[in-house]
Amino acid sequence: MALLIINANEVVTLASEKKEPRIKEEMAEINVLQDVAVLVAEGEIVEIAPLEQLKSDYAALVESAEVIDAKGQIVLPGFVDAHTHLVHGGTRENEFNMRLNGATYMEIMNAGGGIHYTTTKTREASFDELYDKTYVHLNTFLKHGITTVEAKSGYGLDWETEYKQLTVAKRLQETHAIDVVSTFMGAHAVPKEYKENSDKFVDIVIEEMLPKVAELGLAEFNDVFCEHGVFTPEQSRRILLAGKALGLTPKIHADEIEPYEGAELAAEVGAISAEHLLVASDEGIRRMAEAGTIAVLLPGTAFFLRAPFARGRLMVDSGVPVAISTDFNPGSSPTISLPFIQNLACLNMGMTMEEVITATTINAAYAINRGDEVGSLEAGKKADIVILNVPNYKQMQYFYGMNHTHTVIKGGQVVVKDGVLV
Ligand SMILES: N=CN[C@@H](CCC(=O)O)C(=O)O
Ligand SMILES: [Fe+3]
Ligand SMILES: [Zn+2]
Repeated sequence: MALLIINANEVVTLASEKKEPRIKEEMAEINVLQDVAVLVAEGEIVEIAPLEQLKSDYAALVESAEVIDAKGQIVLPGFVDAHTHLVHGGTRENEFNMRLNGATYMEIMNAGGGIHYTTTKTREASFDELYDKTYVHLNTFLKHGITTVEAKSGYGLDWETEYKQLTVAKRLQETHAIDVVSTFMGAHAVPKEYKENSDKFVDIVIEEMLPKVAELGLAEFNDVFCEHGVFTPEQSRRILLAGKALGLTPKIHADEIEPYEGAELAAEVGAISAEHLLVASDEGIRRMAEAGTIAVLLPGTAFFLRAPFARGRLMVDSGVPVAISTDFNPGSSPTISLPFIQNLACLNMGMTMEEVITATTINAAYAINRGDEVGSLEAGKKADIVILNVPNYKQMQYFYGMNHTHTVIKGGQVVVKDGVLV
């Protein structure tokens, strides 16, 4: 079935000659069109052009198309969330209250809570329990205009549970409208069993888990939490290079809580992205720009942990391609509201409205190797489209803390209408 979106106030296409992540002033070039319609067929974007032109160039298709009237609204590419810890058991509201009473995130984790608590809950949950819970979360992502989501494992820290998380994500990729892109993160924490011998656990990740992930095709990326008291840069390097040799593209949780030369390591190992970067060094930022490493910034985490925000402005100005994501997880960022995360990026990382749109569409798509398929509205790309109930893109940020999503089209199918799942 063909679709025809007419009467939109603005169509923000993000189209460009450049088939790479956008940097510097390119990040502000979002390409806002007026007086155009969007024609979709067979799951793809056919053309974006004035309605009269579409009528003459594609008469039969336009004739047969279901018409979506976007009067007073704006049209954008479906948003891409490039960093989530999607599949997990339990919730951690008690730890949030502990933090409000003065405990820090790392204190809670070192005392056996934090990631360890979620690991216990994830180990205890059955495949079906995790699947059902995550399915509901994916519905919420869709209702916030997100059409592609990355999902990290890392709450198993043993093969059985990592496998369970990855296969839940795989099954959801098959059954849920959203596209789910998997990252293996066996090295998310040193499990309690290996507290005194983290190198042994690193060996297990490298020798036992990574080869199985690669062999079974359970993930495209391999991530590690490089942080003081978690995995050292040396351990992280070993894990990332071992994955790379097996065809898993490196990603890294870098410089989140204390500086640890994580950004530098990302550039060195040819990671597709370094994520968090709250306290990344000037030198690390310079090397990421040189290597073309994408910065996946997660302002919700800084907000929720009451930590300093990543230096997004400096990164953009330095030529680092910047993406922005939710980091949805039960500990440091329990939100699915990418719209609110966009607001935070504008208000606390010095990024402009236009840069933030680029960071949550095309650059986020590139951060998970989907830049050729989604992230912009261009003929031949997948018809992942969101229609927002605002008359211009600036109001997305101005009316903050709100979800403006009205219609979501995923692969040419309307999946959300009037804010409600169809
Ligand atoms: N920093 C490590 N991992 C997550 C938090 C995980 C958790 O607290 O459960 C993050 O990206 O912030
Ligand atoms: Fe899917
Ligand atoms: Zn994370």
